[in-house]
Amino acid sequence: MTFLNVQDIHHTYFTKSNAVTALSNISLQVEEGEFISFLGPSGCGKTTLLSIIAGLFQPTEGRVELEGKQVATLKSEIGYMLQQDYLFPWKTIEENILLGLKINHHLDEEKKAYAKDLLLQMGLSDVESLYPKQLSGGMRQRVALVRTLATEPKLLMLDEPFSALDYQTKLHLENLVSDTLKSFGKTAILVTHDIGEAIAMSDRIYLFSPSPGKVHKVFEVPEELRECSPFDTRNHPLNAEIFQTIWKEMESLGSQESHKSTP
Ligand SMILES: Nc1ncnc2c1ncn2[C@@H]1O[C@H](COP(=O)(O)OP(=O)(O)OP(=O)(O)O)[C@@H](O)[C@H]1O
Repeated sequence: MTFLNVQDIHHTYFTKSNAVTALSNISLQVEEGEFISFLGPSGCGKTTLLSIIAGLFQPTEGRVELEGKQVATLKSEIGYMLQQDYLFPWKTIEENILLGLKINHHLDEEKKAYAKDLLLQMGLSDVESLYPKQLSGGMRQRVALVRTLATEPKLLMLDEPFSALDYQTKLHLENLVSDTLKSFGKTAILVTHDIGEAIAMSDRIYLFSPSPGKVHKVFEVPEELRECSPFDTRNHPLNAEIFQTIWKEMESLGSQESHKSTP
């Protein structure tokens, strides 16, 4: 059985004045332990698809199954890492990382030890009693990931998690997060605008195009790129190939628009 099966998704947002078709005819399959990325320009439906896969709302058409069950019934199996860390400023780092377990009534000594061990694996020692404002942005994002991993989700959603960080911290965290998730055998979906980031972290990249959002092309990332530095992944020929594919698509959409406006 496929771990994650996304079947024939179409989605239209209906507002008072109009209808926007955000996604058309999306099907994809992900096996357990795979890391995939959704890449593409603004407005091509990446976040909409991520939200549908997470079961946050139902698509107009199609279905999403995680291990054969509809995701809408499995929200607690899904973890998030977002652009903002959403740590509670009035809680210590320890209280923050244990919060998800507490809410789910799963907090026991074993889980607590697991969460604290995750902090060490993320290179964060002696921070339990500190408050979020005492940490750097990169450290806070690592704490946010620990909080997510502590609940042991089956599927992780990473929606532009590094876009607010400085360049060096971003490169460091891309490596750390993808190595950690691989070592835990976690299945993850990353939404990003950054081609280098998608290559550095993914097994497979789904390139989206807009109006309506659809999968334009799928790129397999060669295994050897996993061992490369973030600099090498950004200079690999695959980076140029993806960039040129996006560029051609943008040009062709631009020329379609100008034909439409020609009388
Ligand atoms: N709640 C909503 N109501 C109406 N239209 C929406 C809504 N959310 C998104 N859209 C529209 O759906 C389309 C896809 O949006 P979406 O946010 O999924 O794209 P995206 O690729 O994630 O963009 P970005 O990279 O800028 O986050 C866009 O045309 C957007 O304007």
